[in-house]
Amino acid sequence: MSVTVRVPAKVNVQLAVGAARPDGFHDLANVFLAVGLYDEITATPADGLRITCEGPDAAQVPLDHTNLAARAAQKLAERHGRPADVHLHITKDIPVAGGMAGGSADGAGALVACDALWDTGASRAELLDICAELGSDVPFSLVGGAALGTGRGEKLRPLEVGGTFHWVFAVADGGLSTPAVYAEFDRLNEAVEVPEPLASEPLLDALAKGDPTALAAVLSNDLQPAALSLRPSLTTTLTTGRTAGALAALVSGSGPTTAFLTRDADSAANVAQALFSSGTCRSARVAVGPAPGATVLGRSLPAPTTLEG
Ligand SMILES: C[C@@](CO)(OP(=O)(O)O)[C@H](O)COP(=O)(O)OP(=O)(O)OC[C@H]1O[C@@H](n2ccc(N)nc2=O)[C@H](O)[C@@H]1O
Ligand SMILES: Nc1ncnc2c1ncn2[C@@H]1O[C@H](COP(=O)(O)OP(=O)(O)O)[C@@H](O)[C@H]1O
Repeated sequence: MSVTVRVPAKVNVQLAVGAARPDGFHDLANVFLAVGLYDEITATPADGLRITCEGPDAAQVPLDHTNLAARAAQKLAERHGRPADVHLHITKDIPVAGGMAGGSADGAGALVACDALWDTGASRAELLDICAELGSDVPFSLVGGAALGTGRGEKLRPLEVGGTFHWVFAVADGGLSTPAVYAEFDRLNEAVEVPEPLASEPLLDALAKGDPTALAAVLSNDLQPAALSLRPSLTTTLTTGRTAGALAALVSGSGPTTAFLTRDADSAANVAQALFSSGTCRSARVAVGPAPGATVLGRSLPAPTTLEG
């Protein structure tokens, strides 16, 4: 049998970052919105643990035990006292190291796929617990929709969303390292008293109403100055999308993907076309949010064996 799970990317519609904590992490008010760009993870029984990956960015994905999908399978197997005998195949459509939580998506997807394949019967709480051990963004990849993440982003409160938001994502050449962007945030804020991160009420209100114009007015990302400092060329991409009619433009999480909120599907198509033809990005993808979290798409049985008499 094999199990296939689909998991969405995310954009941070608000990313408020506090001062560095003693453990090196930063407290956040992280308003996640899942968007319809997906990775798929297929789990099939195997001897030992094996990872394969296909997709335009597959060459940048580690296929060893550091892959978040491999770590997820290992953790679930250990907790349930069984070997992690599984082949995990990742069909990758989420940009790698792009600030859209692609690795986190694969971690959450592998967990759900292995739980189903092995009939582990793990509770939602146990799965969320393992997700938080894997990384700050992984719990959100499991639940999807929209949520406020506090702590380092792993403590989630689901949020109401009153409509569909139309986005364009400009995928940049090469990635940005998340720890490097947080370190640049610390450097830029060395001489500043960083305030406690708090979710913006007008922003939660705009999400709940499904109002793109109101949301566009309050989108914010405290990591954006750090991402632009490390990759100044992103400023041109942001300006290109705004000029083409986006309601607002910002860096997605730690970047370097840039995100453009638009009025509707037609405007999104125009902005995507303008971004692509400008040559200021590698590709421009249209996606709507919110999107559902990790979802089992299907189970398939092995081909029937022929019995010969
Ligand atoms: C910035 C965000 C915004 O959603 O995502 P990306 O845009 O990279 O996808 C997240 O905070 C990234 O979450 P994630 O990628 O899961 O990070 P983790 O694996 O937990 O941590 C990687 C490193 O990022 C830094 N880190 C992460 C989360 C946090 N609240 N404070 C931090 O300082 C630490 O340096 C940590 O060692
Ligand atoms: N399954 C995976 N897919 C992508 N990257 C992974 C995966 N597992 C581990 N990684 C590592 O995580 C890093 C961050 O990747 P990713 O999660 O795509 O970006 P971001 O943290 O910006 O959202 C990559 O550079 C890669 O080395």
